[in-house]
Amino acid sequence: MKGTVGQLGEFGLIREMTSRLTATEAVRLGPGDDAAVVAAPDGRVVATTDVLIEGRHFRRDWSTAYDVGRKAAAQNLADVAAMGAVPTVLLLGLVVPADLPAAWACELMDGLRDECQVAGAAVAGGDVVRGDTITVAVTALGDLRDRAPVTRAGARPGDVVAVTGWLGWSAAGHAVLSRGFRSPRAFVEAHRRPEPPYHAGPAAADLGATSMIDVSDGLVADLGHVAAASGVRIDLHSADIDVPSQMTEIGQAVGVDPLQWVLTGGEDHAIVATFPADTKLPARWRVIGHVHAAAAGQVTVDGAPWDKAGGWDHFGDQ
Ligand SMILES: Nc1ncnc2c1ncn2[C@@H]1O[C@H](COP(=O)(O)OP(=O)(O)OP(=O)(O)O)[C@@H](O)[C@H]1O
Ligand SMILES: Cc1ncc(C[n+]2csc(CCOP(=O)(O)O)c2C)c(N)n1
Ligand SMILES: [Mg+2]
Ligand SMILES: [Mg+2]
Ligand SMILES: [Mg+2]
Repeated sequence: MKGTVGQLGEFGLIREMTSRLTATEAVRLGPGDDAAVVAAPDGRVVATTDVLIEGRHFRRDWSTAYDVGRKAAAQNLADVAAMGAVPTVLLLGLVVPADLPAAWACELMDGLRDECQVAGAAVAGGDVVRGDTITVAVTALGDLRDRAPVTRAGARPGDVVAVTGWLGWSAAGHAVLSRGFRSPRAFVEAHRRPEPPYHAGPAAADLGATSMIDVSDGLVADLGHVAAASGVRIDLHSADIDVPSQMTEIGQAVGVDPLQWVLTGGEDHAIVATFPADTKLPARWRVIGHVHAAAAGQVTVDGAPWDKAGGWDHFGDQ
C-alpha cells in the first residue's frame, strides 16, 4: 500500500481497511451501513471499551502497526473473557494524522482481524477521523451463552486465588525496550503482542469461579479491585508465584527485582479468578493465594500489606 491516509481520503481509507476483514456468524451486517447488526443469541450482551494512545500505550519504533492492532484487540477481548463471555465483535474508533502512511492503518486492521480470529470474534465496524495523536479506541461485545457473568464482587473467604496466562512478561519486555535493547525476544514479543488465555474465561465460569478479572494494570492492583468489590482480603503466596529464570537474569541486568514485574506488571492480560477451595482445577490454573475475611479490601503478599504501587495508574507518576 502506497501513500498516506491524507492522500487516500476518509472513504478510500475506510474501503481499504474494511476490505481486509472477514465475516463471522455473529456479524449479520457490517461494516458498510450506518451500524452493524450483531447476533446476540443469549439476549444479554457483554460490552467493554479500552483506548490506546501513541506514546502512552505504544511506540511506533517499538511496535509495528500489526502489533498495535493485535494488542488493541487483545486488551478488549480479554475483558470480555474475564466476564465469562465469548467475544463476538469489535468496533474500532481510529484517530490518525493525515501524513500517516495508509499502510500503517491497514496493517493495524490486519492485527485487529487476526487477534479477533484467535478469540472467535470479528471486526464489525468503526470510525476514522483526523487528529494529531494516533488513538485506537476499541469496543468489544461478547456473548455469555447462558452463563452467569463472573464479576469482581463474588470472592468469598476460604476461596483459592488462581491464575492462568502470563505475568510480568510484558513489563520485562517494556523494561528491555525502554533501555534501548531488542532482546531477549520472548519478553519483547510478549510486550508487543500479549496472549490472553481467552477460552479460560468461559471455562472458569463453568468451573464455578466466584470472581474473575484480567490483569491489565498489575496483579496486585487488579486483585485490589476484586478485594474491594467482594469485601475480602486477598493474600498472595510469593513462593507459589513462578519467576522464570530468564526473567531473573534480565532483572539482574537492569537492576529490578523480577517479582516486581510479576506482581505489578500489567498488559499480559492473564486471567485471575477465585474458586471454592474444593474445586478441581485443570493444570493450566496455578493457585497463588487465598481469600480471607479480615482486613477487607486489602491485598497482602505473604500476609504483609503491599506498600508499593500495585500496578499502572494513568494519573500516577509513571
Ligand atoms: N470514562 C468512563 N466512563 C464510564 N465508565 C468508565 C470510564 N472509565 C472506566 N469506566 C468503568 O470503570 C470500570 C473499571 O475500568 P478499567 O478501565 O479500570 O477496567 P479494565 O478495562 O478492565 O482495565 P484496563 O483499562 O486497565 O484494561 C469498568 O467497568 C469501566 O467500564
Ligand atoms: C510507550 C509505552 N510506555 C509505557 C507502557 C506501559 N503501560 C502503558 S498503559 C499500561 C497499563 C494498561 O493500560 P490501560 O489501563 O490503559 O489498559 C502500561 C503497563 C507502554 N505499554 N508503552
Ligand atoms: Mg479499561
Ligand atoms: Mg479488565
Ligand atoms: Mg488500566
